[in-house]
Amino acid sequence: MKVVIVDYGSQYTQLIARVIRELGYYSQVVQYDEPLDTDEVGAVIFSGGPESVYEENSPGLPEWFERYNGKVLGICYGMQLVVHALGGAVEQGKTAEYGRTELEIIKDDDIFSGIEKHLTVWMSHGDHVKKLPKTFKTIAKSKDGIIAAATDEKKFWLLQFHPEVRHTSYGREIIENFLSRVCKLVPNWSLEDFIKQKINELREHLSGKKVVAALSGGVDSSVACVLVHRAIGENLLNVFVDHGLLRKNEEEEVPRIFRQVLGLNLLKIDARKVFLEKLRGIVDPEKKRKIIGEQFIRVFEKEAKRYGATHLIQGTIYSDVIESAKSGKKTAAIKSHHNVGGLPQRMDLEIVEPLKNLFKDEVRIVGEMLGIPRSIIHRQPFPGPGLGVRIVGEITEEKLEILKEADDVFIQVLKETGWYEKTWQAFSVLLPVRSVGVRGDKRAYDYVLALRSVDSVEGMTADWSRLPHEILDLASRRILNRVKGIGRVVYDISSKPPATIEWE
Ligand SMILES: Nc1ncnc2c1ncn2[C@@H]1O[C@H](COP(=O)(O)OP(=O)(O)OP(=O)(O)O)[C@@H](O)[C@H]1O
Ligand SMILES: O=c1[nH]c(=O)c2[nH+]cn([C@@H]3O[C@H](COP(=O)(O)O)[C@@H](O)[C@H]3O)c2[nH]1
Ligand SMILES: NC(=O)CC[C@H](N)C(=O)O
Ligand SMILES: [Mg+2]
Repeated sequence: MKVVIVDYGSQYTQLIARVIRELGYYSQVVQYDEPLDTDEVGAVIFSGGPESVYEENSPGLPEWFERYNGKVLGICYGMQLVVHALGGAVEQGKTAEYGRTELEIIKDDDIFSGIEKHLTVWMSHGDHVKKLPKTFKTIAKSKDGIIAAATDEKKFWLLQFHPEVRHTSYGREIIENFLSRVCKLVPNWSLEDFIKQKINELREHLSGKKVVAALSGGVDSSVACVLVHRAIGENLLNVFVDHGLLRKNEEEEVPRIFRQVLGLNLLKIDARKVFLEKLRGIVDPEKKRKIIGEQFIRVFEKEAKRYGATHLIQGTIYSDVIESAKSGKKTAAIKSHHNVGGLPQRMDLEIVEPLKNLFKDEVRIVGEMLGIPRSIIHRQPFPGPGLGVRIVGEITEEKLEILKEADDVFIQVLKETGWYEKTWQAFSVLLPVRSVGVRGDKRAYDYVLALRSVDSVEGMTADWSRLPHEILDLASRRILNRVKGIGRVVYDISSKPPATIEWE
């Protein structure tokens, strides 16, 4: 029996799938208007979504729903949809709930089995349930008094919060309770199955062909390359692009680490000039991302032609896909990740993305299973567009120099104090804002630098790291004393949602 997740366009649909994978159940994501054979379905989950149920033409119940006799977990939009369809009322709230919210369980239920009465959950909604359908009871409320969970104790279990995100405490337990206690399913799936299946698929698809791989030295592309290497052996050329938007010294370190640690060869292409030329004068973040995406492909096409390759391996993972709105029909575009939403229309290469449906931490586990050393697997993520999306607004060579230096100081401070390993991702952002200062009795007028450090598991939700004041103080003083061009340092204390990790 499988678990079916009906996608209403949530940013977190695949996170639901992944929690279910982790719990050892097989799951399938379907669009809300896709047909489905309901025979093998043991549980159904309705995802959240960006629309409002009371609006005309908002997505409704699936056509097959009448034929399905099992139980349903409705999350956020999924909850609101069920309430609306069964005669309850949903309205826009005066205030929204985004990020951390306190919850109180007010009635015992199987889905809350083994869970404390007061817990922290993550919300991401502006609408809420005003009135439940007749046969439903409220089983949990948020601190603001909003109905946070309800059930009819027969078919529907509804949650206004997101149990699938890591920042919700007991989220996994809630989903597990739903699958095992409410739906009575038994687990039988693993990531080892995934590796075996992928290597076979890659072999079938690529054997006898020449292939280039886009290798950044980051976690995802390293794992993707090793996986493909396992599948097809020698006919693989790894290409690393220096686009001029890399961190300080990275253009030397990546090839060195890769050859030394993995023993894999890698071709470094110096494309600094074209990237920076194409980006000159561009301010809009989406335009920047698309230019970067296109230039990457042009470099790979050129190298593929030289090598005689027809396919390009990318280390795309699910968060890249979802934020670029390339997954479900109703998914909103948040930002075009260079390797997905930023790809050009016309391309000579067929793209192969073996990790496309996995999340960062699953990719790390696959990497460990493949025997890749920790020093690569546990590197912090670094976005393909690099410092290009960390200089807010126009990119200039002067700003690149300033940001490289400042970021290097911040990262060194974290490393020296043991905080680098404790944070999921830490970096600096150069703002297009200048501010007045006084240095040695002289007036100064320099840029503002934002430090960002977040705690996360897979980058889909994140909270700002509670760095001790002394660490922030040390970083700020060192940057202000050492980096010319920075006149003020601030710390970003926004969670995702409603912010994102990168600023652009
Ligand atoms: N400088 C680069 N040279 C070649 N390919 C790159 C470069 N930067 C990114 N890519 C390609 O784009 C993909 C997406 O980049 P992304 O940063 O998400 O992944 P990653 O670098 O492999 O891992 P990490 O998220 O840990 O940095 C990479 O997997 C890789 O295929
Ligand atoms: O390869 C990439 N190409 C991109 O265009 C891109 N944009 C964001 N990121 C990384 O994705 C994670 C989530 O970031 P956001 O919250 O900013 O979307 C974080 O780890 C970001 O660094 C990117 N990676
Ligand atoms: N995350 C969601 O499912 C949001 C549902 C709806 N769009 C709201 O804002 O309430
Ligand atoms: Mg990267």
